[in-house]
Amino acid sequence: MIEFKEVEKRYPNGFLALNHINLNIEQGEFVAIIGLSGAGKSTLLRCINKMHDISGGTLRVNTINVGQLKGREVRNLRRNIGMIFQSFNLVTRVSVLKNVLVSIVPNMPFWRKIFGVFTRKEKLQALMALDQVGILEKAYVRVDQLSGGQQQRVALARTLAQNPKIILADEPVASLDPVTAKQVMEDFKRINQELNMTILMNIHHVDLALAYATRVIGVRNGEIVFDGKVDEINEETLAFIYNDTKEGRGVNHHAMEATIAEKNSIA
Ligand SMILES: Nc1ncnc2c1ncn2[C@@H]1O[C@H](COP(=O)(O)OP(=O)(O)OP(=O)(O)O)[C@@H](O)[C@H]1O
Repeated sequence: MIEFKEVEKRYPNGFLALNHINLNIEQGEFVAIIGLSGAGKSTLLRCINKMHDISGGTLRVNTINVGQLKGREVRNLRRNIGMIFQSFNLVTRVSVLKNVLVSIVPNMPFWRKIFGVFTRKEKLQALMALDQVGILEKAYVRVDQLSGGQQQRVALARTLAQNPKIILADEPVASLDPVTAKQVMEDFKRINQELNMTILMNIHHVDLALAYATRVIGVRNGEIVFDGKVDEINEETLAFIYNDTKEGRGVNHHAMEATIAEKNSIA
């Protein structure tokens, strides 16, 4: 379980990016985090694996108080929490398999990395992860010869091979075309359902969020302004989440209607 209690994140320059965050996420949930650019979505996600330190409140992951972790404890936490980025973060000049293998062996000695010495068990584990996201046949292909969607699948396989309990995904489909984005969302859904993996995903495509997640958290100006099931989302709730009142921006009703229509066509 991920538990935020009155969490606050103030950046060193004094900017308060998260305020009064109270949240409980159970194992196996698929949560989409939505909100305007700059609302605090990435900050919220990155506090969970301590890429950012919180400045107030308490954040626990499976009862472990994340704020108190140091050094090796942080590395252990991160082994249980996979992270997927918009930009894939792969080593593009080596094979798909090697990218996955390197994530399997924690703290691998330098010489093993250089010479690529892996056991049969490690290779099998990596190949199984590739199979789970449907790109087993690309195992020996160099990453830079793959499409964006395939690269994101490799990133997902690399994360899966770590055997995490939680996956944090920061805009994982933002740079993919609509068809490929849906395929990658299908992968996330399958992994969520088959492995009971908790998935927390920042996503700008509200239509995809509503089609694949089960719960939606709306963030506005560093605060949670909506937290509910996907079917509780309607035009009004979306308008509320995306209405940046502090800057006096109005709601684009046309865009909202288009989003709802698109959601209905996917569902
Ligand atoms: N290192 C930093 N120092 C100061 N302010 C920061 C820092 N990182 C982010 N911020 C500010 O915190 C706020 C939230 O940023 P964050 O990246 O979490 O937003 P976001 O909702 O993920 O946006 P996007 O959808 O564009 O990625 C923004 O106003 C941003 O400018």
